[in-house]
Amino acid sequence: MNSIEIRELTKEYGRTRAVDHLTFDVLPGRVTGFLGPNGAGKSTTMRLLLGLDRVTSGTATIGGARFTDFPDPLHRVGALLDAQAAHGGRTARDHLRFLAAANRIPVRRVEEVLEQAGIASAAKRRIKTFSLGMRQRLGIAAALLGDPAVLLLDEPTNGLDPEGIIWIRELMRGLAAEGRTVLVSSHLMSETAALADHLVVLGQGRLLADSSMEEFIEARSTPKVRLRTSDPVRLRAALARDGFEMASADDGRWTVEGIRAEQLGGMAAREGIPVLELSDERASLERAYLDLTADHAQFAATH
Ligand SMILES: Nc1ncnc2c1ncn2[C@@H]1O[C@H](COP(=O)(O)OP(=O)(O)OP(=O)(O)O)[C@@H](O)[C@H]1O
Repeated sequence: MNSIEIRELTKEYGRTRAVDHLTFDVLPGRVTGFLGPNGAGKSTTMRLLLGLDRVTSGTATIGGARFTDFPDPLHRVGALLDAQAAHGGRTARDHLRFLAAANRIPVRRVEEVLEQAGIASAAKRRIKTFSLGMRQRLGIAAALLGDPAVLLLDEPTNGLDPEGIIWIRELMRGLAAEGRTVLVSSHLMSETAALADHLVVLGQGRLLADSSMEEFIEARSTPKVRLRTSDPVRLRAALARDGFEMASADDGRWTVEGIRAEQLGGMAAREGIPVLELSDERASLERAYLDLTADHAQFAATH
């Protein structure tokens, strides 16, 4: 009932197709990373979900209904889209009180979310004096105000220091563990890998991947082992019989592509060849993501 359903969603701005027949679901109880290079259509998808922009075709719904049809939207969905949007002349507390009053949210929630976002001590300061990281925290406090079951966070780690990034990771995991639906956009694979359970990857408005983080890593890492042996001649010959090639690495070790440590270790044991060190190597996730999105980024850059 709190899933996000995107169906054949398309958005055109003049001749630019920002979102192109996009279909995917975001399920509760886990953190879904929404990835894609700049301009891939992540923010547009979130804006369409929140009814801030009109769809060209297709639908974007939450639990089967459109955001704009909810009588109490902030109780259902909390969003962080543009952390700069808050009125700079107000204090953080007043900003949240104003939001609470406008949405019939009990005022005690203001103190709770100030605390939760780690900005209680800055509650009386004017927002214009806030650093980017503090504005992000205030934006997150505002998103949490209505205790919503669904959270949409667009690049929430922007401007946060390493401590802030760890904080937001824990926060999102906690919210997902409570059974909420959490969609977090980022253009950084490394950051997303550390916080998401599931991935939706966009390139040029289209869906490139929709899978668990585990499957994404598994599907995109070519097996490769690195090893040390006291008998490279016999090992090379044994591997060659099975169609594998042993290549020398610059640190005196050897690498073999297309095989896993378990398989190679078993084979060497059967042949009685001493293996002194043996480990699996994986393609970096960052590399896999860049390869996946590269064509789309290039295409976007030339249009
Ligand atoms: N209001 C608008 N008017 C015209 N074009 C727009 C508008 N909003 C977005 N676009 C275009 O739509 C495409 C998708 O942009 P969008 O901001 O959704 O991407 P994004 O994946 O969120 O990227 P970023 O990481 O840079 O925020 C881009 O080509 C962008 O220039």
